[in-house]
Amino acid sequence: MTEQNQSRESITQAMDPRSFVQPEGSKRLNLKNETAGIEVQDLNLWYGQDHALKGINLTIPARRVTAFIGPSGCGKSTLLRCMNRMNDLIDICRIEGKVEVEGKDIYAPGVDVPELRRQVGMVFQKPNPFPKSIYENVAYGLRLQGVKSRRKLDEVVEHSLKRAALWDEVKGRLHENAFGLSGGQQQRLVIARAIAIEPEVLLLDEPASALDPISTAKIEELIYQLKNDYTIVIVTHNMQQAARVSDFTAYLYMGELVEYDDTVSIFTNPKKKATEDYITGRYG
Ligand SMILES: Nc1ncnc2c1ncn2[C@@H]1O[C@H](COP(=O)(O)OP(=O)(O)OP(=O)(O)O)[C@@H](O)[C@H]1O
Repeated sequence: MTEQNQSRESITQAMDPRSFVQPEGSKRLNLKNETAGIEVQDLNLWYGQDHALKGINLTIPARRVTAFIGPSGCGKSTLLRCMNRMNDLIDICRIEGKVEVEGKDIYAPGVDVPELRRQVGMVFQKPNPFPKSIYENVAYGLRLQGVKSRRKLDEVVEHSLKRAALWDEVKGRLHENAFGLSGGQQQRLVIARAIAIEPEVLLLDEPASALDPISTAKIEELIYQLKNDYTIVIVTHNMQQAARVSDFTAYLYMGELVEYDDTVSIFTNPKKKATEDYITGRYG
């Protein structure tokens, strides 16, 4: 074996997707037994002439973690943004098809979009706290809803920071500016802010890709803790992460949904060769 082949062999071994799935994640779930949280039907999306999502159909189970994986530009973030109508903000974007959240068509006329975004919270790659104190970041949504009771605000701020596994690190500095927190703490603060207004769904668009390994591990642990209470959809480039945190995985390629199944099946026994090539690093 040449040196080059040897190193290729060891890369393939290192990328063996079966090694990605952790024992606690290896309980196989069946999509057919799940309650639907989000239903996507015949979804097509165009940016101008560019057909970015092509006939997508999938059911995202409630109170599970679903990961979207696939090469850059395949439409993962676009599909995620369809679930709380963030694409409405893009002028050249046109959508056909149906997306239902908890049984309600979110593109039907008359839908209250701010209320939809309360119900379907979103966390981005780069933490985006407001230039306010830690406390006010978390209380923000409640204040918008008109909550004035200090006791209620205190209660929700503490509860949300605890749920986001940040309370112990910030309880002594709640009134300091959120920008003084580390990137990983800021990302957990943003998650606490989303949780404070009691969403049903959390959309996470590469939430850990700008973070160091320790902060990443904390976010992954947090996702694991939150999944009993929220329907979580995560876009990630990191396949080990998808395998570690998700119950179901969708592989997208060039705007199409290639394969969607429970995460153990996708990483250990994908049905399509294209999926296998991607997860084993042979794609491209
Ligand atoms: N605001 C936009 N205007 C025009 N085209 C866009 C816009 N956002 C995305 N696109 C295009 O739509 C396609 C899908 O992009 P999208 O960002 O959803 O892919 P992705 O899989 O999330 O990529 P990445 O992993 O690189 O973030 C790409 O061709 C991209 O260039």
